[in-house]
Amino acid sequence: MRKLCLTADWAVPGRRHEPGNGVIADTGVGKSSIVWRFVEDSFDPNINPTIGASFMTKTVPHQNELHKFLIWDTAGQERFRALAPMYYRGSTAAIIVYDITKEETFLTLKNWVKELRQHGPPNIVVAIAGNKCDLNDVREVFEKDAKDYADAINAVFVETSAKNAVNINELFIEISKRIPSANTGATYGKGFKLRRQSSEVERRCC
Ligand SMILES: Nc1nc2c(ncn2[C@@H]2O[C@H](COP(=O)(O)OP(=O)(O)OP(=O)(O)O)[C@@H](O)[C@H]2O)c(=O)[nH]1
Repeated sequence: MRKLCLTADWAVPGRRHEPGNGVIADTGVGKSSIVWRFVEDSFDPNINPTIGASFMTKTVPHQNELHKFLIWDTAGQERFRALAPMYYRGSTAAIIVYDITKEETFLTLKNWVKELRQHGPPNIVVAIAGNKCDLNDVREVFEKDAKDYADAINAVFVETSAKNAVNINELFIEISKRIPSANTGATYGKGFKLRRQSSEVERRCC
Protein backbone atom coordinates (compact mmCIF):
# COMPACT_ATOMS: atom_id res chain seq x y z
CA MET A 1 0.00 0.00 0.00
CA ARG A 2 1.03 3.59 -0.46
CA LYS A 3 0.87 6.55 1.82
CA LEU A 4 -1.44 9.31 0.65
CA CYS A 5 -0.90 12.78 2.02
CA LEU A 6 -3.85 15.11 2.28
CA THR A 7 -3.05 18.77 2.43
CA ALA A 8 -4.73 22.00 1.49
CA ASP A 9 -4.37 25.71 1.22
CA TRP A 10 -2.87 27.57 4.11
CA ALA A 11 -4.50 30.51 5.79
CA VAL A 12 -4.70 33.96 4.36
CA PRO A 13 -3.27 35.98 7.28
CA GLY A 14 -5.85 38.23 8.84
CA ARG A 15 -8.77 36.49 7.21
CA ARG A 16 -8.97 32.99 8.57
CA HIS A 17 -6.99 30.92 11.04
CA GLU A 18 -5.04 34.02 11.94
CA PRO A 19 -2.15 33.08 14.23
CA GLY A 20 -2.99 34.04 17.76
CA ASN A 21 -6.68 34.20 17.03
CA GLY A 22 -7.25 31.11 19.09
CA VAL A 23 -10.79 30.30 18.05
CA ILE A 24 -11.29 29.09 14.54
CA ALA A 25 -14.74 29.23 13.04
CA ASP A 26 -16.15 27.31 10.11
CA THR A 27 -13.76 28.82 7.63
CA GLY A 28 -11.65 25.78 6.63
CA VAL A 29 -11.77 24.44 3.11
CA GLY A 30 -12.91 21.03 4.34
CA LYS A 31 -9.85 18.75 4.36
CA SER A 32 -10.82 16.94 7.55
CA SER A 33 -14.42 16.73 6.41
CA ILE A 34 -13.35 15.04 3.18
CA VAL A 35 -11.28 12.52 5.12
CA TRP A 36 -14.10 11.88 7.60
CA ARG A 37 -16.57 11.39 4.79
CA PHE A 38 -14.21 8.96 3.08
CA VAL A 39 -13.15 7.02 6.20
CA GLU A 40 -16.29 7.14 8.36
CA ASP A 41 -18.96 8.21 5.87
CA SER A 42 -20.02 10.96 8.24
CA PHE A 43 -20.10 14.75 8.31
CA ASP A 44 -19.86 17.06 11.31
CA PRO A 45 -20.88 20.69 10.66
CA ASN A 46 -19.12 21.64 13.91
CA ILE A 47 -15.86 19.84 13.25
CA ASN A 48 -12.85 21.28 15.09
CA PRO A 49 -9.84 22.64 13.23
CA THR A 50 -6.97 20.18 12.92
CA ILE A 51 -4.07 20.69 15.31
CA GLY A 52 -0.78 19.68 13.68
CA ALA A 53 -1.97 16.73 11.63
CA SER A 54 -4.13 13.69 12.02
CA PHE A 55 -3.68 10.25 10.55
CA MET A 56 -6.36 7.89 9.30
CA THR A 57 -6.51 4.78 7.23
CA LYS A 58 -9.14 3.14 5.12
CA THR A 59 -9.06 -0.12 3.26
CA VAL A 60 -11.33 -0.34 0.25
CA PRO A 61 -12.16 -3.68 -1.32
CA HIS A 62 -12.36 -3.43 -5.05
CA GLN A 63 -12.85 -6.35 -7.41
CA ASN A 64 -10.18 -8.83 -6.32
CA GLU A 65 -7.98 -6.26 -4.62
CA LEU A 66 -7.74 -4.44 -1.33
CA HIS A 67 -6.64 -0.82 -1.48
CA LYS A 68 -5.34 0.59 1.77
CA PHE A 69 -5.11 4.37 2.03
CA LEU A 70 -2.90 5.91 4.70
CA ILE A 71 -3.91 9.52 4.98
CA TRP A 72 -2.22 12.44 6.71
CA ASP A 73 -4.66 15.27 7.15
CA THR A 74 -2.56 18.37 7.73
CA ALA A 75 -3.68 21.52 9.54
CA GLY A 76 -4.56 24.54 7.44
CA GLN A 77 -3.68 27.10 10.08
CA GLU A 78 -0.71 29.27 9.23
CA ARG A 79 1.09 28.36 12.46
CA PHE A 80 1.29 24.73 11.29
CA ARG A 81 2.36 25.62 7.77
CA ALA A 82 5.98 24.56 8.29
CA LEU A 83 4.92 21.01 9.23
CA ALA A 84 3.46 20.16 5.84
CA PRO A 85 6.74 19.01 4.22
CA MET A 86 7.09 16.33 6.92
CA TYR A 87 3.94 14.73 5.58
CA TYR A 88 4.10 15.22 1.83
CA ARG A 89 7.77 14.26 1.46
CA GLY A 90 7.14 10.56 2.01
CA SER A 91 3.82 10.49 0.22
CA THR A 92 2.75 9.01 -3.05
CA ALA A 93 -0.02 11.50 -3.59
CA ALA A 94 -1.21 14.84 -2.30
CA ILE A 95 -4.73 16.16 -2.39
CA ILE A 96 -4.85 19.93 -2.44
CA VAL A 97 -8.23 21.21 -1.38
CA TYR A 98 -9.78 24.58 -2.07
CA ASP A 99 -13.20 25.96 -1.26
CA ILE A 100 -15.23 26.77 -4.38
CA THR A 101 -16.88 29.65 -2.50
CA LYS A 102 -13.56 31.37 -1.70
CA GLU A 103 -11.43 32.43 -4.61
CA GLU A 104 -8.40 33.12 -2.44
CA THR A 105 -8.22 29.44 -1.53
CA PHE A 106 -7.87 28.59 -5.21
CA LEU A 107 -5.12 31.16 -5.64
CA THR A 108 -3.12 29.86 -2.70
CA LEU A 109 -3.59 26.33 -4.00
CA LYS A 110 -1.25 27.28 -6.82
CA ASN A 111 1.46 28.02 -4.27
CA TRP A 112 1.02 24.53 -2.87
CA VAL A 113 1.40 23.05 -6.33
CA LYS A 114 4.59 25.03 -6.82
CA GLU A 115 5.93 23.88 -3.48
CA LEU A 116 5.07 20.25 -4.16
CA ARG A 117 6.80 20.43 -7.52
CA GLN A 118 9.91 21.94 -5.94
CA HIS A 119 10.16 20.02 -2.69
CA GLY A 120 7.84 17.01 -2.95
CA PRO A 121 8.73 13.54 -4.24
CA PRO A 122 9.47 13.74 -7.99
CA ASN A 123 6.57 11.58 -9.11
CA ILE A 124 4.02 12.62 -6.52
CA VAL A 125 0.46 12.35 -7.80
CA VAL A 126 -1.29 15.67 -7.35
CA ALA A 127 -5.06 15.85 -6.96
CA ILE A 128 -7.11 19.01 -6.72
CA ALA A 129 -10.44 18.94 -4.90
CA GLY A 130 -12.82 21.88 -5.18
CA ASN A 131 -14.82 21.28 -2.03
CA LYS A 132 -18.25 22.57 -0.89
CA CYS A 133 -19.82 22.18 -4.31
CA ASP A 134 -23.17 21.96 -2.52
CA LEU A 135 -22.81 25.75 -2.16
CA ASN A 136 -23.02 26.35 -5.88
CA ASP A 137 -25.13 29.49 -5.39
CA VAL A 138 -22.23 31.31 -3.75
CA ARG A 139 -19.51 29.89 -5.95
CA GLU A 140 -16.46 32.09 -6.62
CA VAL A 141 -14.37 29.60 -8.62
CA PHE A 142 -15.70 28.31 -11.92
CA GLU A 143 -15.37 24.57 -12.35
CA LYS A 144 -13.97 25.01 -15.87
CA ASP A 145 -11.17 27.31 -14.67
CA ALA A 146 -10.11 24.82 -12.04
CA LYS A 147 -10.36 21.89 -14.46
CA ASP A 148 -8.26 23.73 -17.06
CA TYR A 149 -5.63 24.47 -14.45
CA ALA A 150 -5.61 20.86 -13.23
CA ASP A 151 -5.28 19.59 -16.79
CA ALA A 152 -2.39 21.97 -17.43
CA ILE A 153 -0.45 20.54 -14.49
CA ASN A 154 -1.61 16.97 -15.09
CA ALA A 155 -3.48 16.76 -11.81
CA VAL A 156 -6.57 14.79 -10.88
CA PHE A 157 -9.51 17.15 -10.52
CA VAL A 158 -12.94 16.75 -8.94
CA GLU A 159 -15.41 19.01 -7.26
CA THR A 160 -16.51 17.48 -3.98
CA SER A 161 -19.00 17.97 -1.24
CA ALA A 162 -18.02 16.34 2.02
CA LYS A 163 -21.40 17.46 3.31
CA ASN A 164 -23.44 15.69 0.65
CA ALA A 165 -20.94 12.90 -0.07
CA VAL A 166 -20.36 13.98 -3.65
CA ASN A 167 -17.28 12.62 -5.45
CA ILE A 168 -15.43 11.69 -2.26
CA ASN A 169 -14.81 8.03 -3.06
CA GLU A 170 -14.24 8.98 -6.69
CA LEU A 171 -11.46 11.35 -5.65
CA PHE A 172 -9.52 8.58 -3.93
CA ILE A 173 -10.19 6.08 -6.68
CA GLU A 174 -8.94 8.50 -9.32
CA ILE A 175 -5.76 8.98 -7.33
CA SER A 176 -5.06 5.28 -7.01
CA LYS A 177 -5.60 4.90 -10.75
CA ARG A 178 -2.79 7.41 -11.32
CA ILE A 179 -0.25 5.43 -9.33
CA PRO A 180 2.18 3.94 -11.82
CA SER A 181 1.57 0.27 -12.43
CA ALA A 182 5.32 -0.35 -12.38
CA ASN A 183 5.15 0.31 -8.65
CA THR A 184 2.12 -1.85 -8.05
CA GLY A 185 2.72 -3.99 -5.02
CA ALA A 186 6.22 -2.60 -4.56
CA THR A 187 7.35 -1.24 -1.25
CA TYR A 188 7.53 2.50 -1.00
CA GLY A 189 8.80 5.07 1.41
CA LYS A 190 8.60 3.56 4.87
CA GLY A 191 7.47 0.20 3.60
CA PHE A 192 3.93 0.93 2.55
CA LYS A 193 2.40 -0.77 -0.46
CA LEU A 194 -0.64 -0.13 -2.54
CA ARG A 195 -2.29 -2.30 -5.08
CA ARG A 196 -3.48 -0.17 -7.90
CA GLN A 197 -7.10 0.53 -8.70
CA SER A 198 -8.07 -0.38 -12.22
CA SER A 199 -11.77 0.21 -12.65
CA GLU A 200 -13.58 3.14 -14.24
CA VAL A 201 -15.64 5.28 -11.91
CA GLU A 202 -18.71 7.31 -12.52
CA ARG A 203 -18.39 10.97 -11.54
CA ARG A 204 -21.32 12.97 -10.36
CA CYS A 205 -21.35 16.66 -10.87
CA CYS A 206 -22.55 19.06 -8.21
N1 LIG B 1 -21.40 23.32 3.02
C1 LIG B 1 -20.28 22.58 3.23
N2 LIG B 1 -19.53 22.78 4.33
C2 LIG B 1 -18.43 22.01 4.49
C3 LIG B 1 -18.04 21.03 3.56
N3 LIG B 1 -16.90 20.46 3.99
C4 LIG B 1 -16.59 21.05 5.15
N4 LIG B 1 -17.50 21.98 5.46
C5 LIG B 1 -17.52 22.84 6.64
O1 LIG B 1 -16.39 23.70 6.59
C6 LIG B 1 -15.85 23.89 7.88
C7 LIG B 1 -14.37 23.53 7.91
O2 LIG B 1 -14.25 22.15 7.67
P1 LIG B 1 -12.91 21.34 8.06
O3 LIG B 1 -13.07 19.97 7.53
O4 LIG B 1 -12.59 21.50 9.50
O5 LIG B 1 -11.81 22.16 7.23
P2 LIG B 1 -10.23 21.97 7.25
O6 LIG B 1 -9.77 22.37 5.90
O7 LIG B 1 -9.87 20.59 7.69
O8 LIG B 1 -9.76 23.02 8.33
P3 LIG B 1 -8.39 22.98 9.22
O9 LIG B 1 -8.44 21.73 10.03
O10 LIG B 1 -8.46 24.22 10.07
O11 LIG B 1 -7.26 23.02 8.28
C8 LIG B 1 -16.71 23.07 8.85
O12 LIG B 1 -17.70 23.88 9.40
C9 LIG B 1 -17.35 22.03 7.94
O13 LIG B 1 -18.57 21.57 8.44
C10 LIG B 1 -18.87 20.84 2.39
O14 LIG B 1 -18.63 20.01 1.52
N5 LIG B 1 -19.99 21.65 2.28
